[in-house]
Amino acid sequence: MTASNGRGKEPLSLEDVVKRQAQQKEAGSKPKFLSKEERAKLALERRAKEVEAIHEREVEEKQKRIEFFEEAKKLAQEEQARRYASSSSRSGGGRDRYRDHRSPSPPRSRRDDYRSREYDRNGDGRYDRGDRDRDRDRGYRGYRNDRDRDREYDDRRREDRRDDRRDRPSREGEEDGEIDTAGLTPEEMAQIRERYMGGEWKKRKVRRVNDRRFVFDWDAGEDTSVDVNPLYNQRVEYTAFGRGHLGGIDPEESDFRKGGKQVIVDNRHWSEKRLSEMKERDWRIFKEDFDISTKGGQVPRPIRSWRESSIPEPILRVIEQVGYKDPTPIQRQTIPIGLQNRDIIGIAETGSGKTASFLIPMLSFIMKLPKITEETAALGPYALIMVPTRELAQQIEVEAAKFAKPMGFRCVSIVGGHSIEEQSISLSRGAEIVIATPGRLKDCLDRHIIVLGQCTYVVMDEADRMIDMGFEADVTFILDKLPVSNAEDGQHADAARPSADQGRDVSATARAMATLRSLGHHDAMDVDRPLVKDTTEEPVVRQQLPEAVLKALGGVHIRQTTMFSATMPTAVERLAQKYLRKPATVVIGNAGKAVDTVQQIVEFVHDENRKRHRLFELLEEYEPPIIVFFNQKRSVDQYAKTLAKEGYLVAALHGGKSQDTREAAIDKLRKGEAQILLATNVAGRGLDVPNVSLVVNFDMSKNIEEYTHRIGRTGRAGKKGTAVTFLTKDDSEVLYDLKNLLVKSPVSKCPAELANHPDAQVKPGTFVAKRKYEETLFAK
Ligand SMILES: Nc1ncnc2c1ncn2[C@@H]1O[C@H](COP(=O)(O)OP(=O)(O)OP(=O)(O)O)[C@@H](O)[C@H]1O
Repeated sequence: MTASNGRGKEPLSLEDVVKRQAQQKEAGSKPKFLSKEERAKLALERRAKEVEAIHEREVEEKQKRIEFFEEAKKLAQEEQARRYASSSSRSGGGRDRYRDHRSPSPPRSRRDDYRSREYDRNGDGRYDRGDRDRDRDRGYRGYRNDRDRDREYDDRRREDRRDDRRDRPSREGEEDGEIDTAGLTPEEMAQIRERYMGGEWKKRKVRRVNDRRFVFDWDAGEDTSVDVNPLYNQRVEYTAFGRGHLGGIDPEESDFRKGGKQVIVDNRHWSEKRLSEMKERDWRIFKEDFDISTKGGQVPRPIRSWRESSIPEPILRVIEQVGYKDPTPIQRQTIPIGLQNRDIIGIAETGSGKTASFLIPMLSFIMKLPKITEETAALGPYALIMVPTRELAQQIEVEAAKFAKPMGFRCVSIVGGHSIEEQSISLSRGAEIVIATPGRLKDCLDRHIIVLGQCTYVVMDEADRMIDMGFEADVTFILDKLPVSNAEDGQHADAARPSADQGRDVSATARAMATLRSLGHHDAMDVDRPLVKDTTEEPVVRQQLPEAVLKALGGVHIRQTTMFSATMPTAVERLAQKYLRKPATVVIGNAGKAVDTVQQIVEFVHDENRKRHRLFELLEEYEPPIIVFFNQKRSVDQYAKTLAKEGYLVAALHGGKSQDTREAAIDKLRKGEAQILLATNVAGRGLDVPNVSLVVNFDMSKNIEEYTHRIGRTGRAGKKGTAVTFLTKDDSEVLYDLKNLLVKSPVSKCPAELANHPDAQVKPGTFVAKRKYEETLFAK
């Protein structure tokens, strides 16, 4: 207890202390939100500290380096001194002696001294024979002694040199214990070696009989064919024998012209050529440039520009009005196929303009049919677009109306959540195009609010979702209600089908029958023949296509079905085939690939609190609009409240909300009245809100297809976007596919934690055989 100024501070009661601690703890646990400026300031301060630390580290390292070199220098000097001292003590002044020996004169001069001394000893300057013999003996001995000395001198010199070499740091390539080359260069040594020991033999390369490598050694001089074989004497530039006048070479396609001369090759890029100048090669390059691949045979050429296509003029005018300058890759290839009234499977990344890909050929098809009048309105629409969600249906209605309205066509959407009566009234006014969710459409068909008596054109947007098990039964039911099937023999078997509703007092069917009768199809509902089997075991009852429509279609009595999606799992594609007839499949890029304009970030966040904290950080970092996906409706509601409390403008969207609230939520986001949309998978597919900067997967989706669609709500129509996904231990099922998606994305990084995660190594459900050494063997 302390009282600093004598006045004695009142000590806190235990309750106060506990209360204060609780308050501090609560304040600490609450995420603290910083403004952008504050965060920038903090980041700058952090960076300044980092730079300072780096600088200090550098100075310290430099100082250490200097000290190290000084010490090394000192040690080297000491070592040199020690060596010098030891060598001089060992040889007893050997170096001096060496210096004596190096003088050229000593041995000879000493010999001469000695001789002159002997000579003088005789006194008369003579040098007698006996003396000479003695001298010779002595001299010989002396000479021998001198030679010994010389040898000794050489030995010592060699030894010194060896010492020197030992002291010297060894040069590159100079090995310890190398033979003394007495100052010879390696070349000289090699010559000596060759002289006395023979040259080096190069190993001959032996070619084995079964050596598969092709030997390219070819000497032109070895070619004897010219002289020997007369055939080779008359060589021609271009030899192409076979059937046809140029052996199967199309003179138009090849640059080879009559006369056998090669003409200039046209190397211009396809964009510099006119349509009529485009050759097979140019089309190939064109398709490669737009990443277009097709299968299904007899696929028409893609379109280079709107104006060059065979799209009818009124539609071209609308395209201009809408502001689409150039077709997108999926539009380039699927529109010409659609214009040929052929079935299509179109797969292209999210936000790539698939809606217009099916709308344009559809409108061109409708244009050929008689205008829907009050009379024919009761027979239902000409075309049907099926989509998995209400919001998407409404969005497509708006998009379709943009094109259809200027052409005088009507679009009506039939979705749950709105009164059936209202929709019935809209339909009774007549609509060429109906956009519907399968559930509500089935309901309407069941209740005879709508008939599909003249509908021969069907689009399934988000096709994989449409034909997965949740929707398949409804879709099949609806397709069976059409007057045509996709069967080859449909046009015979379907002809004059009676309606199953015959005699039933139901409004739409009754109206349709009355209409058909008034149009001259008196027996349309009275024939009862074996029916075409489509997809169910039960016989399918189809009503007859009105004469005028059939005539406009040139007597073709087959359903045209097109399917579009960004994803198409193989199993679903196989299932899809039963709805289609000889479809052309168009894939842009790789099927199921996430869009390249979206940077994907994944973070392993196991703790819910940490997730929440991270979400707040991200919401501060990115500009609205932002979409946050949850797997539970409950979480959407809970976070909508939390974020609203923090002052964010939020909108919530999930299947448990009323249709009005759902529509209002999207509307708010589009208009900027909401900054953040919190949603379940309901908003995952097709939703086109411009400029979404960030998608957060607060919960990872349960399959990779949904993930691809969710993140495709950003980075649309060529714009850039970011998707952040929180991963937990519950997401092991999708880790493998997620890793592959990230690895393929040029703008995303796969974190090591995901790349090395055991669940990301093999596809779930794959049987991994144990390696031999991992097996446990039990002795009997
Ligand atoms: N040729 C074009 N030129 C410019 N913008 C286009 C073109 N075609 C479509 N768009 C625009 O691109 C956006 C995305 O188009 P759309 O909704 O059709 O994509 P999508 O491929 O159906 O996406 P998702 O797979 O998510 O459903 C829309 O805003 C649309 O208006």
